[in-house]
Amino acid sequence: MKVGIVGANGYSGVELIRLLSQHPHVDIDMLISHSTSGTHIHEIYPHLCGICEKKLEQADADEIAKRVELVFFSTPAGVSQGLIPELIEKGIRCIDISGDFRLKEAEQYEKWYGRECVANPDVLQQAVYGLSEFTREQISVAKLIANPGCFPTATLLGILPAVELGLIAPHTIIIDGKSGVSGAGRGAKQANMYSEVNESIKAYKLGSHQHIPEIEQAITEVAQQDVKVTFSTHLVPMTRGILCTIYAELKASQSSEAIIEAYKSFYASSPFVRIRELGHWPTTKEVLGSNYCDIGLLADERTNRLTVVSVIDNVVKGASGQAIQNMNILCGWDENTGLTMTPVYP
Ligand SMILES: NC(=O)C1=CN([C@@H]2O[C@H](COP(=O)(O)OP(=O)(O)OC[C@H]3O[C@@H](n4cnc5c(N)ncnc54)[C@H](OP(=O)(O)O)[C@@H]3O)[C@@H](O)[C@H]2O)C=CC1
Ligand SMILES: CC(=O)N[C@@H](CCC(=O)OP(=O)(O)O)C(=O)O
Repeated sequence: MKVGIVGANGYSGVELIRLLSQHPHVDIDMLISHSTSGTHIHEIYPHLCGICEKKLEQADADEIAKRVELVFFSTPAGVSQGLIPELIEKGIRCIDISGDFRLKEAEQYEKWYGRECVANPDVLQQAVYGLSEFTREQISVAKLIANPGCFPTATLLGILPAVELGLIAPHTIIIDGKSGVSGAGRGAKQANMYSEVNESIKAYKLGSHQHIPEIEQAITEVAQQDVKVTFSTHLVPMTRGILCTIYAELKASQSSEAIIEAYKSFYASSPFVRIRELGHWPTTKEVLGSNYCDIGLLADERTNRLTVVSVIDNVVKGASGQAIQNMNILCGWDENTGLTMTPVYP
């Protein structure tokens, strides 16, 4: 199948190229960039020499529709809303890694992303939220997949089983999230300079992070009640990785061992979610460069709270890897096709 990537020269775009170059059923036919069209991708990223040396092109819906069957969008918020409805109309399937189609209510997007929602309302409703492990059936017939954000992926994989199994009180959920700097993209920003980030850790976007409504929307749907969460994000001096520690009150006293067994059964058919034994807390290094989400659990009988630690590589499972997993589900291929890489260690 021929695919295209819009936003190919950003971090999640270039990660799509790395992963898709190994995919047995896919040819990358078009790489699209806003500011670097005309340049070859390996001139910007020499690590792609001999792997992908395509010329970056300008976005043109007619040309895209002529050449490819599926398009990945790895563009900043506000870009895909304009182009995707036209592509869907032309029968091209789209997987959007940005936040443009994740929130079902346009007002929520406008409030949290601070920009106008110009997405066609019908297309917005058609978009399937692509949290692979939870929405496989809808993904398999989707025209448009809204890939989840990086923090929501780690958070929801960590806490949704406890919500669905009725183990916790959803309104008590608190999430402490930590991300490496690549989560902010390749664009130069003073706050992300080496001298600002190195040997320091800082909280940011407290109470205003754009992933808050996304996490609440997904938990609300599973809990079937309106849920609000406390979600705090921190920037840590590493390149890749997200670690979310999630706390919630248990509805009834449970042993850690019982909860670990319940999570193992829950994810028995999910090749990318690995549940740790008690006391073996996952680290970001243990999922680096892979599509895994590793989860550790503790039911604290003293406080009657559940603690969940969930780690992912933000650029793989949090973006491009999950997008490919969703493409595999959509195309009826094995979910792990092209994604079986072992984490890079050390
Ligand atoms: N990095 C991460 O870990 C994750 C990122 N995301 C989301 O994925 C998206 C991409 O992120 P990331 O790769 O980090 O970002 P980058 O800033 O690294 O890359 C963004 C890309 O978008 C392109 N672009 C910008 N404006 C336009 C435009 N008007 N039309 C076409 N292309 C445009 C840029 O190309 P050019 O230079 O030519 O303008 C660049 O290739 C964002 O929405 C981000 O929030 C989601 C999950 C995780
Ligand atoms: C470290 C860092 O800045 N991370 C970004 C993650 C952005 C992201 O995943 O973008 P979406 O808005 O598309 O979900 C943040 O916290 O905003």
